[in-house]
Amino acid sequence: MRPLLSWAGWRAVLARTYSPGPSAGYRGASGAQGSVRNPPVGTCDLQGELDRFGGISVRLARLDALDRLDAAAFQKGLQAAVQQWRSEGRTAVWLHIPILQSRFIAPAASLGFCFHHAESDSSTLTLWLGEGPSRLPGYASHQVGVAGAVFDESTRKILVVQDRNKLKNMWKFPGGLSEPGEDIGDTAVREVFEETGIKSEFRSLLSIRQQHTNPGAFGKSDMYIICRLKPYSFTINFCQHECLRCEWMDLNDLAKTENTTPITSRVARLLLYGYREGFDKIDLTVEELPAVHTSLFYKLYHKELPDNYKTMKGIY
Ligand SMILES: [Mg+2]
Repeated sequence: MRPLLSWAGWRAVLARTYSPGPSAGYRGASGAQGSVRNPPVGTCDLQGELDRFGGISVRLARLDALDRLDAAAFQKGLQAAVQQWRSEGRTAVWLHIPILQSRFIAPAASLGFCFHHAESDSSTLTLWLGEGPSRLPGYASHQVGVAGAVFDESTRKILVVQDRNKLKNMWKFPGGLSEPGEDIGDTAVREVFEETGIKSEFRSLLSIRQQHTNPGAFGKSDMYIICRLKPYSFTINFCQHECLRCEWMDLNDLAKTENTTPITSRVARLLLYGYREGFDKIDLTVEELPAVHTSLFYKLYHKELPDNYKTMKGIY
């Protein structure tokens, strides 16, 4: 099929769009956009955004005219654009390619672009244009798993499961992988409910394990966090797909049994210590604080801080 945009047209549009002058269709880091007015018939309205590090982001999803552009024409256009960005002193190019335009990945790769990351419906490629080795940040380095140590203080029982798909059946706390945008405590409560049918609420964070080259982490590192939860339902209805067994076990028995993983054993002993000496000895509690540079909030976990230290009133 004939490309919608000829090489000459493509080149003209690139030159116009990426020229840094105020009249060019250039979108600055502040979000201000000098958009191209009335693009000539047969050209696409190509927009790049400049970030605060001097890099350019190009989102192919916004370029309707690319629908009928072939890979070879795209490669030529991209090559010319890269040359221009280099001459303008840009530090990097971020190329966002929707999955249905994946035919543009190979041409970009042949110009030196590499994958930065991919999500379900798009991939992002980068090309470092600055001096020396690339200073672009990598993508996610860890997956995050969260388990709930659901402890009933009135009976001294703790909720434990055995995984179904394991070669060796050992007692452990129910848990699973955190979903994007999910608070740690919410993951623990959700996973406990999905795997055991027990309803609970978040109390504190007890431990963090970091493990590299975990076989289930798609080549990433694994961060495994165990939370202390308080149950408010007690009838077990466990997930047959994931669990082989599920029961309320005396905390002393879990702390002493050999049929468990080292991390479960250690946290059972930590809980026993907290149960006897006070949970303030082991708990990292959570508080929400405002971020300085955005209007967002975040969760901060640490050992309980006395109020007078929080306010610094009367502290010298
Ligand atoms: Mg699980």
